[in-house]
Amino acid sequence: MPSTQFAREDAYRYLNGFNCYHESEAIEGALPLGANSPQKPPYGLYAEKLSGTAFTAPRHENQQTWLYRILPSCGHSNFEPRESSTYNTNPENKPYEKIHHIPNQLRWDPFDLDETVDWVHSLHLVAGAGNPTMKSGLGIYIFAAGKDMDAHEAFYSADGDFLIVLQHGVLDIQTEFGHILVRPNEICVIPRGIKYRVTLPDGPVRGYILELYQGHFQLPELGPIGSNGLANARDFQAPVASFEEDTSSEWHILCKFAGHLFSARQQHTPFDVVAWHGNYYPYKYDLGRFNTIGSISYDHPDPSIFTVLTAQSDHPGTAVADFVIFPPRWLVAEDTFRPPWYHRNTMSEFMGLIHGQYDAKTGGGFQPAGASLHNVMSGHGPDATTHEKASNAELKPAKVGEGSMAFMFESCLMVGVTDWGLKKCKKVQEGYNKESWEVLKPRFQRPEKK
Ligand SMILES: O=C(O)Cc1cc(O)ccc1O
Ligand SMILES: [Fe+2]
Repeated sequence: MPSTQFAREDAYRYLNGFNCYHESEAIEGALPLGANSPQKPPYGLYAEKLSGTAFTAPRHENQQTWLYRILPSCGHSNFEPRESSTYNTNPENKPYEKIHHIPNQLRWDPFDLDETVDWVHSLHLVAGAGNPTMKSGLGIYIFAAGKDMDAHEAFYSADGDFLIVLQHGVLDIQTEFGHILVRPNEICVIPRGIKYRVTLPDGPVRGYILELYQGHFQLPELGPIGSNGLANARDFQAPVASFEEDTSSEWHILCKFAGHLFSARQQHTPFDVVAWHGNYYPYKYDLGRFNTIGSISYDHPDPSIFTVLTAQSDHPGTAVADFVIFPPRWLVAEDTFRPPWYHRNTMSEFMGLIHGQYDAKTGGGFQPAGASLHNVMSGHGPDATTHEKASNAELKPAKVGEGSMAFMFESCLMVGVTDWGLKKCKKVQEGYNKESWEVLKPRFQRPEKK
C-alpha cells in the first residue's frame, strides 16, 4: 500500500482534531446552553465533570470534559479486589513481580496470540519505569486477546493514559464518549479514567501499549518545519456521543488501580452519556496519514523527525515518552550511510514492529509482533547484514519500509524489565547481540606512512 493511500471507510462517525474543545450530542438539545451545571440539565440528565488535569492546571494544559448522563458514575457498590494474587501490573508491588534493571540489549520473538482471554486480562507488563501511585513514569505492555469483554462489563485505568498500538486484528471500543473502531495501522489513546468495553469483530488481537502515568500526550513542536507536517491535528479522531439506556442489568466496572484489578457492581450501564463537551476524550489516529520529513541532502537525521506524539517531562525537549514511527519513505541522501548510525543514547528505546521489515534490522530477527529494548546508554545500531548492504549500496533514491511500520517508545527514563518480560514470556532471543553486532569485523586500514 503506498503511504498516501488513506483508509476512510469506518463504521462510526468522528470529530476531527487534536486537543480540540469538542462538543457532541446524541440527542439535540442535551447539552445545556452556557452553564455547565444548571439546576436542571436538559432531559433530566445528570451533569458530571471528568477532570484530566488538576483544576488549576495552566489553561494551555487544562483538560476536562462535562458529561450529561442518565445516571452519574458514583452509583455503584464498593470495589473489591479481583485476581489479586495474579493480576499485577505495578512493579513496585512485590513479591508478585520483580523488575530487572539490566543494560543488555534485548530482543523478543513475536509474542503469541492468546484466544483464551479478554482485553482486561490480556495485558502483560513487559517493561516500565516509575510508579502509578506517584503519577510518574510509564508502563509498556504487550496485549493479546481473543475474547470479547462480557456484555455487561466496562474497564478503566486509574493509573494512566493508554496509548494502544494495534499490531493484529480490529478493536471495537465502546467508550463513555461513543464508539471507536481501531483498525490495522491505527493507534488509539484512552486517557486515564475513561470507561470502555472492547470487542473483537475480526477475531484475535495483539499489540503494544504505553501507559503514561504522568501528563498527557501532545503533538510535538514543529519548529522550522512550519505549521503542517508529521501528524497533522485534523487527522486525530474522537468519537461522537452515543448512549444506551439500561437501568435494569447488573454491570461490572473493572478498574486498574495501582496496578491491581478491582471490580464494582452497578445496576445501570456506564455507556449512558447522551452529550459531552470538553477537551479530555479518547481518540484514534491512522499512522498512514503521517507526513514524513527526511534528509534531502546528506546524513541520517535524528528519529525525532518521526515523532507522532510526545509526553514531555518537566524539562522541555526531554520526553517521558515519545511515540515515534518509521513509516514507508524515500531515502535520497547522497554520500551517506543511510540506516541509523551506531549509537548510545541517554534515552531508553523500546521498539516494536506492526508489519513489514524495519530498515535498520534486515538480518531477520526483528519481526512483526516482536520487540526490542535498547536501554539507557546501551550501544546499538544496524545489524551486521544491514551494515554490509548499506555501506556498499548504490545511492540512488530508494523507497524503504514499503508496507512496513516500525515504532519506538523512547523515554528519558531507564526502564526495567519485568519477570514476565525477561523470563516467563519465553520470547527473549539468546543470541541477539552476538548475531547483530559481535560479528562485525574491524575494517580499519591504517593509512600508509608518507
Ligand atoms: O535505534 C533505532 O533503531 C531507532 C533509531 C532510528 C534512527 O533512525 C535513529 C536513531 C535511533 O535510535
Ligand atoms: Fe536507537
